[in-house]
Amino acid sequence: MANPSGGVSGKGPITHVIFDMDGLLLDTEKFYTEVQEIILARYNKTFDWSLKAKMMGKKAIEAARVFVEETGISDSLTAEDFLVEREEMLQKLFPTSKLMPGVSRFIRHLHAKGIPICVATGSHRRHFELKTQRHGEVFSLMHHVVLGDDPEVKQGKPSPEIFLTAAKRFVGAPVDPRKCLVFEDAPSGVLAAKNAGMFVVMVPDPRLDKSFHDAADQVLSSLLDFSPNDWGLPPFEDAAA
Ligand SMILES: O=P(O)(O)OC[C@H](O)CO
Ligand SMILES: [Mg+2]
Repeated sequence: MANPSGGVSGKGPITHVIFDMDGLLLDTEKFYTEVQEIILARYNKTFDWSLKAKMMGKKAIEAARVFVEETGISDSLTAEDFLVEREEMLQKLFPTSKLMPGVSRFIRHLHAKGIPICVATGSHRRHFELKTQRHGEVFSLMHHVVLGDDPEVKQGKPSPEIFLTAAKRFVGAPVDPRKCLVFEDAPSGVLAAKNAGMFVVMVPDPRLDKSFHDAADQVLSSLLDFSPNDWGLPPFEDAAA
């Protein structure tokens, strides 16, 4: 519930914002789904959202292990070979990535108001470059980006490591985790933020089981529905606010 003094249920106010990337800033989750459906079809199996929920947000090799083990194909395809096999398809798709609704307006707003913002993504450097090549302007407003292959990030989400590393790299760190707001689409990412002691707004794909919403502090259908005032952040000044 929104609290006019800043924060949902009296929590906040928030001073720093951390964004997930895939499925939150960029519409890239659909590419992973498409490629994984193609690979599984070869084994006469179908890719569903319960498996998707276990993979999304994780580092590539961690998600790959889930994929081959949960589908029972690990005797025929190793996690490493799965990554090699999907790579060619992903490399063609990633440069076509689009921003999710409301991203450009929200990032520009926070940056203009001087709220420190950053990205914490399970994606590794090479994929990050492909996905963001058409979105340099928006991503240049981030104070920093923490990637899945960062040497300080040993374990992927739901480990809190990536968000704690992200918070540590803001100017004036350490930042109190209770003043950090994370935006996430994935169950593993929501848990990682909570494990880091941060607040988390979940913007899930509507196909994700609703039980995964429970761990989040707020759930939105779209970033367009976000009200900065709920968290003690500066309100939008344009007419769409
Ligand atoms: O959702 P992200 O940005 O942490 O990315 C994780 C994987 O690359 C895709 O699920
Ligand atoms: Mg994500």
